[in-house]
Amino acid sequence: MTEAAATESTESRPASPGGRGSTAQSAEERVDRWFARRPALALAALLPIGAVTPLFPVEVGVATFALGTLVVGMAHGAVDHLVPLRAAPDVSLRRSIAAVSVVYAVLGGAVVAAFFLAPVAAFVGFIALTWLHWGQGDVATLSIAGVDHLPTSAERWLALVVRGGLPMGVPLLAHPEEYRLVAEWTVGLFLVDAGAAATAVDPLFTPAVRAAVGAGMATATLASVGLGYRRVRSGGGGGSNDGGGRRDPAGWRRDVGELAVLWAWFLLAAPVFAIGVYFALWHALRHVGRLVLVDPEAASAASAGDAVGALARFGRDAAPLTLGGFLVVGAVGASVPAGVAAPGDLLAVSLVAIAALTLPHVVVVAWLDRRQGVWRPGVGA
Ligand SMILES: CC1=C(/C=C/C(C)=C/C=C/C(C)=C/C=C/C=C(C)/C=C/C=C(C)/C=C/C2=C(C)CCCC2(C)C)C(C)(C)CCC1
Ligand SMILES: [Fe+2]
Repeated sequence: MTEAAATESTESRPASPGGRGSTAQSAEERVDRWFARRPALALAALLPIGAVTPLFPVEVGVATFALGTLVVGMAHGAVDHLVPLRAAPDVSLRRSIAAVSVVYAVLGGAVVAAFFLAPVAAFVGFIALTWLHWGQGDVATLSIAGVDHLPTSAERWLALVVRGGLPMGVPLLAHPEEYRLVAEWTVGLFLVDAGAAATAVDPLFTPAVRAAVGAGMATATLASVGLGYRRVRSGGGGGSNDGGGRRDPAGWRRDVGELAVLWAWFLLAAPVFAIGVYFALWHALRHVGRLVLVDPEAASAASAGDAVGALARFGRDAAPLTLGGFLVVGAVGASVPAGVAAPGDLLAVSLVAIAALTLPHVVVVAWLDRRQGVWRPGVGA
């Protein structure tokens, strides 16, 4: 990795993936290494630990999830109010904060209301939303890294289904008991009668549902890997990413390596632990990297090789509303009918609060995706 770009001017605003300035590219490469590739290696190194977690009590997972949320999870959404300001040239700070606050109030409130009105449907909706959002995050990372094997939006959508399905679908296949426990805890916050939550979530855990999710995930993964292989084998072939020249297979190899790590992680590790670690180490960090790139100051620290400086800048921006996010968790905890008595209830309350934060967060991220042409390869690049 060359250090030469560090000395070049840093006034560019690297808001679009594949930006062609050498400074922007350098920042993108470094950020990808710090926030995506190294954490993926770390997750691979953690596999032996993940493999023994099904032997531990679920409280170990709950503590890990809580820690992951505290350390980086909450912060990754806590600069959403600055995203319009940084990714669009014509948005003022005041408009940026006002628009994002309204989106959070309306959509977050709607999610909490949905849990009160129809807790099972709201829970399933949250799983589906997370599937979409975590897939969306990984596709954005691959897009910003400039991979060559996903040249059409259809291929990117298939990659989204696979990437999001690994944390949401594979644990259902491999560890249904713990998955079910979390579903019961969450739905049980709103259905106070003894046994009501267990009966309500029954249909989600039938062998037919699990088999369909398992078969769907295996097929989608093989299809995505196979199509990517065909792309890099056949060279350009009319793709829009590279003007029809040769395609670099390195991005495809990386994609396959990450898929293998994620499949192994979610097959082996206990679900709450697995998702707690994944959320902090994978999804949230990748998004933090993306936010560093749209902030000119943090991006220039990154292109100078200063990871601590880039993170410090992000941390300063994220601190106030990270606390705001914890207030949302507290407010949900204070309002649920069943009250909060056990560690399981704490996890459940955090999940409902996170669901309320996630819907508006997805809207902000989808807006950023659009600005950066993540779903229209070749247009934003
Ligand atoms: C800006 C703003 C703010 C802030 C915000 C924030 C802070 C955000 C965040 C956001 C976030 C922070 C997001 C997150 C996301 C996450 C997720 C999406 C998760 C999910 C998970 C799940 C879903 C899981 C589940 C499970 C388990 C755990 C186990 C097993 C089973 C199951 C799978 C069920 C406020 C409001 C203050 C104000 C306005 C503006
Ligand atoms: Fe996110």
